[in-house]
Parts: sequence; C-alpha cells; structure tokens
Amino acid sequence: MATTTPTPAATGAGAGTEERIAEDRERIDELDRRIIRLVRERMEVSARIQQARIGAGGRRVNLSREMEILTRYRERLGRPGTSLAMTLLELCRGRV
Ligand SMILES: O=C(O)C(=O)C[C@]1(C(=O)O)C=C[C@@H](O)C=C1
Repeated sequence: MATTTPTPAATGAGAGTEERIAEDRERIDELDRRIIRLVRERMEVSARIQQARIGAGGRRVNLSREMEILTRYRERLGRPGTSLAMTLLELCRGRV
C-alpha cells in the first residue's frame, strides 16, 4: 500500500500552521546551536578555573560554589533547573 504525507486538513492544522511550525523549528535549531556553543564556552572557562585551583594545590571540585549554581538554576527554572545545572556541572568537571 502506498504511503502518503497527511494533508494539513488530515492533521488538524489550519492554513499556514505547517509553515509556522517549520519556521519555529528553524528558530529552535538556531537556539540549540547557540546553547551548545555557550555550553562549550562554559566548559573551557570552568576548566581554566579547575586547573588554576589544582595547580595551587586545591581540589577539582568546589562544593559551595556548586550549591550557588544549583540554587540559581532552581530559582529561575524550577526543579528541572536543578537537573540542568547538575548536567552542566558534570559536563564541566566530570562525574564526582
Ligand atoms: O567556580 C569554580 O570554582 C569552578 O571550578 C567552576 C565549576 C563550574 O563549572 O561552575 C566547576 C567545578 C566546581 O566544583 C565548581 C564550579
């Protein structure tokens, strides 16, 4: 049986809806590219701080600073913000 792409009417989308979704997906793709660039930049800056601290005889991890960061993300984004901050910290300093 031949498959066909559902028409906008079949999916419940009104005139122009498909185009708006496609445009907004392009915007999301661009936002994701920027977010990933920022995450990579954060990783570089974090690595510099960790290297400086370790070079001065300290530890890789600074728990009080991590608590500040977790609080910031939770206050602005709610509970999932905590998970996001933990993922960012893991990307930046590895697993503890
Ligand atoms: O701010 C620091 O002291 C860092 O080392 C940076 C950073 C971070 O990525 O935000 C990484 C590891 C530390 O445990 C705390 C924070």
